[in-house]
This record gives sequence, structure tokens and C-alpha cells, in this order.
Amino acid sequence: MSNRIYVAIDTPDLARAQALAHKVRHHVGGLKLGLEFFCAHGATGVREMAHIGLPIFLDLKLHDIPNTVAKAVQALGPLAPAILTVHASGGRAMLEDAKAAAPTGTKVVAVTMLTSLDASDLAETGVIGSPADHVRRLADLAAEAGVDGIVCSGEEVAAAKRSWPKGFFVVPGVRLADSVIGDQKRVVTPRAAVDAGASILVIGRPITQAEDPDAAARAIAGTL
Ligand SMILES: O=C(O)c1cc(=O)[nH]c(=O)n1[C@@H]1O[C@H](COP(=O)(O)O)[C@@H](O)[C@H]1O
Repeated sequence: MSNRIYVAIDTPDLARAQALAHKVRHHVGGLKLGLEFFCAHGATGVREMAHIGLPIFLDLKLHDIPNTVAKAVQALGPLAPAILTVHASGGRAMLEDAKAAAPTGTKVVAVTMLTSLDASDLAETGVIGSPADHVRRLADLAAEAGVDGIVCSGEEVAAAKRSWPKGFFVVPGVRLADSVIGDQKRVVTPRAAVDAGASILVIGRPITQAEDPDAAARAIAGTL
């Protein structure tokens, strides 16, 4: 199995993003570019990063009415990202239309419950039930709508994989025992996430904020 680590390049600074990606490129399997980067550099920035030669995960977490999301996915098509995110809570029609609008080689994955939320945050948004229940419900919806997989925390991935064996499971909120946790609330170690069934891991600050990002990526890859 190739390297399952996608490094989250969360910066609006193109030169820093390129420098980071060059440093870690031998010890990660792909680059994840998110809102921070895309708002600053758009499609041109994504093309610049693609020159580095690793698969691109474009994490824009699209969430709008079906027509708007489908048109946005279509507009991103020429970038041919390996992976693209939408929010599962956008509903069945939005998920179906996002998948239909994506290029053949792009995996559309649906974010279930952000790893920065816990049970009390969920209750505050009016959702009844535990994070596990909520993720299960949205994972079932994503599978039925025909997208390729979901994003969930390492705490839910084993159950999700049992009910959707062919799904593609993206796990962020990954921390080593001695990592700074920051704003994440549902965290697991890289090894635990892979053992539970993660297809890929999204890892940002434990690599990007390390004194030596390449050594950090290599060390994490070595635990898998
Ligand atoms: O879709 C994501 O990638 C994502 C979903 C989620 O539930 N939680 C989450 O942290 N992410 C992303 O994963 C990355 C995690 O970064 P670190 O917390 O620095 O490892 C960030 O780029 C987030 O945008």
C-alpha cells in the first residue's frame, strides 16, 4: 500500500506551501489544499502545487443547493483533483449532483461531522444523538447517494467501514501521543486510524509545525 498520509498544507502563502510540499514529498502520499490556500490562490495556485507531482486533495467542503454545488464541481473539473470534499449534510440530491458533475478520476467524499466538534457541540446545533449515530446516518446517506466515501474521525471509522466495506474513508484529527491537539476534539493516533480502517489520513500541524517537517512525516509513516 502506498503512503496513506495526505499532508494538510494550511497556509495562504504560496511560497511556504511549495517549500513545505517539497520538503515532505518523499514521505507523504499526497497534498491536501483547503480553503485557506484556495481563497488566496485559486485554481492557479492548485496548478502550481500539482507540479510537485503528488496527488491533490482539494478540500473545499462544498455545501449549498444542488445546482450551485454541481456547477462549482464542474468549474473545478479541469483541475482533476484526486479527491474533492462536500458536506454530507447538504443532503441526498446535492451529493448525487456533486458526484455526477465530478470528473471520472476524482473521488467525491462527504464530510460527516467535523473532528473539531464533540457531543455537546452537536447538541447545540440541534442534532439529537451521539457523534457515532450522526456519523452513521450521514455515512449511510453518502453511500446511498453514490459518492465515493466519507470524512469522519478515527472514532467512527471502524463502524462506517463495517457497513460500507467498499467506501473510501478519510480520517483527519490525527495526533501522536505527544502532539499538541489544538482545535481538534475527536482525535486518534495515526496507527489507530489505519487499524480501524482509514483509507487515508489527513495530517496538518503535527507535520507542518514540526521543526523538521520531513522528519515528522517520516516518523509518522514509520508507525503505520
Ligand atoms: O475535510 C477535512 O480534511 C477535515 C475534516 C474534519 O472533520 N476535520 C479536519 O480537521 N479536516 C481538515 O484536516 C486538517 C487537519 O489539520 P491538523 O489539525 O493541523 O492536523 C485541516 O486541514 C482540516 O481542514
